[in-house]
Amino acid sequence: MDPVIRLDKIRKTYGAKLAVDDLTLEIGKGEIFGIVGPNGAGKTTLIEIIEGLRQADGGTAAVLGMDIGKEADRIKQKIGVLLQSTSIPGKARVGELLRLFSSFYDKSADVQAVARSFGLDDKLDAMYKSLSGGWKQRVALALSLINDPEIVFLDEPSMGLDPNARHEMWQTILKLRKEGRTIVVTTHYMEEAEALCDRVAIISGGRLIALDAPNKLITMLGGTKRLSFKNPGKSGKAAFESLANVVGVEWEAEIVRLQTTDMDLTLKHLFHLADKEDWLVSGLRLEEATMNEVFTALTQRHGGTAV
Ligand SMILES: Nc1ncnc2c1ncn2[C@@H]1O[C@H](COP(=O)(O)OP(=O)(O)OP(=O)(O)O)[C@@H](O)[C@H]1O
Repeated sequence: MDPVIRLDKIRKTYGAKLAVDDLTLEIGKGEIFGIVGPNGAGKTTLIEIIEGLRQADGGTAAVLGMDIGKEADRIKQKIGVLLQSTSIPGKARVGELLRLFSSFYDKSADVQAVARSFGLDDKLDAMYKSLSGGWKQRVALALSLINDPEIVFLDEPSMGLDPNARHEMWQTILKLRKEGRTIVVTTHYMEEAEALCDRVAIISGGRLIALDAPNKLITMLGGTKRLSFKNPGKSGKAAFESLANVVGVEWEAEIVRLQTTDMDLTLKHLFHLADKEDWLVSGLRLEEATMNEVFTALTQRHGGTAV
């Protein structure tokens, strides 16, 4: 990994409240890196320390090799930050906003090209506050890219978006990675973290409690894969209980649900049983564990609340 962000024992207190507790991690170039955690876990504080918007009380951090304490202005030229829609002047027109934001930077992307890539050509004369939530978020994202940043920070990018707009946002974020940028994203949507992120840091009470690829976190938690199928009415409950790797059987007249620690092996043995006892596996549904379960299990274990 070629780290573009290095945090070493970052600490932040607000009065008696410890918001970020000696947090150490590295984020690699070209990663989509997720930061998740319950409300009040310290995500925004952490991300704003990296962006140079808040000062840490302890520890060191470097962004693109520059020290956040000493070179905050140089860092700001190289990063993009998604602003909350309330921080964008509502009466400004979209074209004006793009030009204004581009004037803040030494190096700026081509304003027309950015507008075009976000489908904003027809909206340049529209007042920001007149746009729908989805379009406002597109404008905010376009503004965060106006300096052609190497790292983009997206704090809850799909909050309040409908499912279509959210998927569109995901496509855009994936495109940013293809362009070679590093993306740091916070989210309360675990399916978003699972679908998008190369690695996810789970933070609770200001501490890093897990850090890995979503599928590795899911595997690490283990044991929660389920499959269900129509009750064939032939093999008895005991036959299912003795299938390879089955750790639980829910038995109903209509449906059988099996919990397994190894889906592939259990499926193989299930089909073998069906063949032997001459019935067909029908209505088969497989349920893998998800990031939601990982989040709930880990944050509850660490005394956080699930969101
Ligand atoms: N400016 C501030 N002054 C005092 N306390 C603060 C301040 N900003 C944050 N906090 C506190 O620090 C803790 C971490 O807050 P932070 O906003 O970083 O968490 P978060 O993980 O981003 O939460 P959320 O998911 O709710 O946005 C919380 O207990 C919060 O109340």
